[in-house]
Amino acid sequence: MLKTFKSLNPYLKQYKKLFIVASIFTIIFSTLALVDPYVTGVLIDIIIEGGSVSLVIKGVLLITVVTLLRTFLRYKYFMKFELLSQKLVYKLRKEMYIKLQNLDFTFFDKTPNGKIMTNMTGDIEAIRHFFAWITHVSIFHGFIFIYALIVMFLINPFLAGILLIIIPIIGFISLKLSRSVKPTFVKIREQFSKLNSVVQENISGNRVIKAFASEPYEIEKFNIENQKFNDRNIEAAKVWEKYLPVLDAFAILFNVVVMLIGSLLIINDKMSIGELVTFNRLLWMINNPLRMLGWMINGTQNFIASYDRVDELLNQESKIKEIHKPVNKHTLEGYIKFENVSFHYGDLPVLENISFEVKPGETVALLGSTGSGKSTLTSLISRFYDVTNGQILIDNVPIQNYDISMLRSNISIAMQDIFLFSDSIEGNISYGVPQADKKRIRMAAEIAGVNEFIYQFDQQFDTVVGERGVGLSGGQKQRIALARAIIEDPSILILDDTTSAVDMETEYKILGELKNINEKRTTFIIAHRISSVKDADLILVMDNGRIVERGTHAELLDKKGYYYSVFFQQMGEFNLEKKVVL
Ligand SMILES: Nc1ncnc2c1ncn2[C@@H]1O[C@H](COP(=O)(O)OP(=O)(O)OP(=O)(O)O)[C@@H](O)[C@H]1O
Repeated sequence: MLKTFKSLNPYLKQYKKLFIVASIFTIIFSTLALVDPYVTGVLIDIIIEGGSVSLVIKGVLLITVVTLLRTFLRYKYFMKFELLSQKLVYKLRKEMYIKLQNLDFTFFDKTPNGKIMTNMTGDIEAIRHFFAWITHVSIFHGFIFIYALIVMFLINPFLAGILLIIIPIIGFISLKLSRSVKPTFVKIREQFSKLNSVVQENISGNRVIKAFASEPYEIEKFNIENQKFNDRNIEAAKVWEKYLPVLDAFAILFNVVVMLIGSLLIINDKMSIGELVTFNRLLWMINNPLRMLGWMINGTQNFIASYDRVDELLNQESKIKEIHKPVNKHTLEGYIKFENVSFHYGDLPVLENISFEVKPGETVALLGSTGSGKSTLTSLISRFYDVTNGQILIDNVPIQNYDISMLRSNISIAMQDIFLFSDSIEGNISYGVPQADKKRIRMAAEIAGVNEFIYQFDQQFDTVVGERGVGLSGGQKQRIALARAIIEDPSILILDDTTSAVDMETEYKILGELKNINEKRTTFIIAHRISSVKDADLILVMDNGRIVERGTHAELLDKKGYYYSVFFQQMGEFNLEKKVVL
């Protein structure tokens, strides 16, 4: 608990005043709870003894004023705790979101979306619940319990002493309840995270599911997780239900004991009727906190566990570190050198001993079998991952020495896995350069071949594309992704399988346009088609993480190796595409 508050302190400290004021209001509210039972008892004794109307009126007036004051205080402290909780979770959510923006690919590779979503929703809600409810409920019940005990002892130590024997029993049952229910809550949370992941995957993959007609399988998969979630909740409810009737029985036992012993004390003149009434009215102030103990402990444990998960996310460190005083040269020339670069994804070796260099304005093409490491190689240039061995230099400076944001803003990538935002086509193209004017957007669109299809949409550039680009063909999405990459006017352009889904004629045009604008730009083209790579200054043929052939188109044909065989395999396709000339 202390550890949790210590680590929460940076977020909480600015709300200390709010917390203290809200707590003071709660304590006053709790203190005033004594007035009604105490004054009622005193009034009853006054009435029994013949009474004084003026005293009765004063007493009733006092109870009324205190009740009104308590209503006001309750409103105030409720609002203050609510405000505190909302401010705190707003801040935490913001920090988590910023952290997510700064985490590297490795984190997202290994963390399921469902887990992150549960952190951002369920865990945040548990933290809010703690500060909005558990705090003031605990303060209130803590204080009324102690007050009630003190007043009871002052009125009649004998009867209070007897109650003191029952109190630990109820406290023990309540604690046992919280201990038994805790693992069930942990299971509920874990299961909720799994359920979230299944739903998320289902929604993202709805097209694949429909294509494979695997709805029944998906429903079954969901049902299993949903059933488990249901079972976990019922398990938790069963634990509550096992203990709650026992707690209620003890509450009644309190009444029985007070009535029985209280009556005997009155008969023996050891207690007044008014005192018994006060005792009776104070019983809930003893009973309720004990009943609520399990709920309060649970909410607190839930809060601690949730905050630990949030804290774990907030403490995640990106493996991609920036050096103390990074080089912050605004524009890079684009002279790239790989020196004996090797890279492993965890234990999986993916690139071995890669060395090559490319001068500004040159184009390097990467060709090779699936999984040979082409995308990985280019992702190292932007430091999405750091090399395991060797080094990469840009303009003769190791890339680790650059300011990461400057480095990445000099590199544009049209990724193989295209992601379009739910925004207009124009918004998607200008994503990296929001200040780009229409002329610049149109120019990028023209080069990327977007203009060839844009006019088929009524809204043209204002056409809003659905999530992930729903409503567009694969080739159309690729062209928007390409326009998004070139509009940035980067020093280094990486095209990862960017034209694989466009027809060969369009590809030919796009590559021609790119050649015109890429004179000063270092370009990487990853492709499977010879037509996409043949004009490159350097072609690297990759296999199993190694460069197995390198050279220009003509040099590689002369070698009569892998490139040569791919070339002849694809010749058939080219012949079908009459307009494309090799
Ligand atoms: N995030 C990742 N975590 C672990 N392994 C990965 C990851 N991404 C890729 N790999 C593995 O690294 C190897 C190289 O993958 P990469 O995507 O670089 O190949 P590629 O040559 O671009 O393939 P393709 O032509 O199919 O796009 C593959 O074995 C792949 O399974």
